[in-house]
Amino acid sequence: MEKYVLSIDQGTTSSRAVLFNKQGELIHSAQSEFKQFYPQSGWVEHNPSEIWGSVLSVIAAVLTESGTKETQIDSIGITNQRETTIVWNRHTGKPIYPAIVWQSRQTQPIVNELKRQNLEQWFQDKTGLLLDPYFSGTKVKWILDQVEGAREQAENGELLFGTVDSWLIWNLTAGKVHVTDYTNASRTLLYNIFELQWDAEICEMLQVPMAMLPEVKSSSEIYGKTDKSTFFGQEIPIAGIAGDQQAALFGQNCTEKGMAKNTYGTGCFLLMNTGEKAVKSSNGLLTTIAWGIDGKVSYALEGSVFVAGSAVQWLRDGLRMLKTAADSETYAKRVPSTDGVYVVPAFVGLGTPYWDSDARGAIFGLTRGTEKEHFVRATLESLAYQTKDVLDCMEQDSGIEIDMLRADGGAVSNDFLMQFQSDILQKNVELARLNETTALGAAFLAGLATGFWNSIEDVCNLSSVQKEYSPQMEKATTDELYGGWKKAVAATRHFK
Ligand SMILES: Nc1ncnc2c1ncn2[C@@H]1O[C@H](COP(=O)(O)OP(=O)(O)O)[C@@H](O)[C@H]1O
Ligand SMILES: O=P(O)(O)OC[C@H](O)CO
Repeated sequence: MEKYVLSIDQGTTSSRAVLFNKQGELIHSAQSEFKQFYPQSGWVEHNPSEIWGSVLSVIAAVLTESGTKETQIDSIGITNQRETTIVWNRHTGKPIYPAIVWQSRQTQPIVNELKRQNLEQWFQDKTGLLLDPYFSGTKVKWILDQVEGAREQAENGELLFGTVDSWLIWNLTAGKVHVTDYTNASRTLLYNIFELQWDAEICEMLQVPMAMLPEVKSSSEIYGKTDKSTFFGQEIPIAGIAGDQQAALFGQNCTEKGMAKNTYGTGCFLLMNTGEKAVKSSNGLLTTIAWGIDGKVSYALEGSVFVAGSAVQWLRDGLRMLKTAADSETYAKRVPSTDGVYVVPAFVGLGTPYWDSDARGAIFGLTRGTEKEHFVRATLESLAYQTKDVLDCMEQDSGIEIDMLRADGGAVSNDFLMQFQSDILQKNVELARLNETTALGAAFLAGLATGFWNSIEDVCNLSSVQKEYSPQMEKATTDELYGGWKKAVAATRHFK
């Protein structure tokens, strides 16, 4: 019977299970959304038990719907929303607080205090990250500070911390395995990405007992097997882990230095492989671990755009200008330009390279002639401009010219957006055959560990390009358009 790798893609709004065959083809996938909790302004939380339940349900669905038997699964790869923080009791397996999601801002006061002590450079030199509530470290501290008795329990070794990969593996193995991988560790603000170990000084500074931390493993090895008591009824190796953006980088075959991908989802995450060298940024990019395979760690530079596809959702659900996200393409193509309109979707501040959490969205250049079409087009263009902001910094920091950008994520089906992206960057933009590159990356990592696939070269050969966009606009025109965007961003940041 044909064997498959099962990929679990645990994202911010939904969990998916995807089956891949030896040719890297998608056999079947199942998806389940779960509840978002917003207990206070700027806070975002999930129920860890609901996350686990949603993962079990999509695994069951993908097997049943495709008629696949558990014995046909070679291995499991896990990829996950990163930074999201869960603390649970090692004896009962019960979380002591909801999962604090990466987007959540409740640790801003802790971050402000660290900044006041001028510790930003100190943290960056160890972790490659900036001081921002985005990362896990201050979230763990917050839970231990806020939940009664938690710090004492943590000091007694009763509590465990994990990102979502750790939480899922703990549950899949019925509490036997507490691990994470380099990529997830590199997003915690507790891990020294240069020394490749948890940083004792940082843990002391944030009062996080090191006994809570998972063991950090490579991104491709057998960490443990599913426990028979879970519904699998048998022991399947869990053999790959990577944070979702790193998994997409791997699934897009960006395995060589200088290769870059951008994922256009709720936000945009642009990552460039910088090889064995960790490049420090002076432009607000993050230095992070791309993956660790066979004892070799590769690094990446990353830029995050907080609002991308969610700006299209805003047009659809907030302003009711669109029936579907895909309609945005039809409207944008009806006009030859935005007629000078710029939308800066700084709804939750601005990420790379500005890191301005106080900025809020703005619209410029309205005239009596402005129509819905211009407005929709300007919103889509903002995704491309924000990507250029990040990519320019990346080239500057790394000294590497990116010759082509690989794109994936929900919004790449928008033909207008992809063409405009290529125009604004004056670079080719390439769409992979399969848009499920995140799940594919995790599957590759798992299958490489078990011998389902033999080498990185082998998995690279399984990919092909679906579509390529090349610049159609004159550089002088795009320079002028981008100049207008820069002015719009500056004005937005001025208005506070
Ligand atoms: N045709 C389209 N044009 C523009 N945006 C789109 C289109 N289709 C989907 N999107 C946007 O892409 C996002 C969904 O992409 P997805 O990769 O599933 O995101 P995530 O993994 O962050 O949930 C939504 O924000 C949606 O508005
Ligand atoms: O779940 P996604 O796809 O929105 O990705 C979230 C990122 O991992 C956050 O860093």
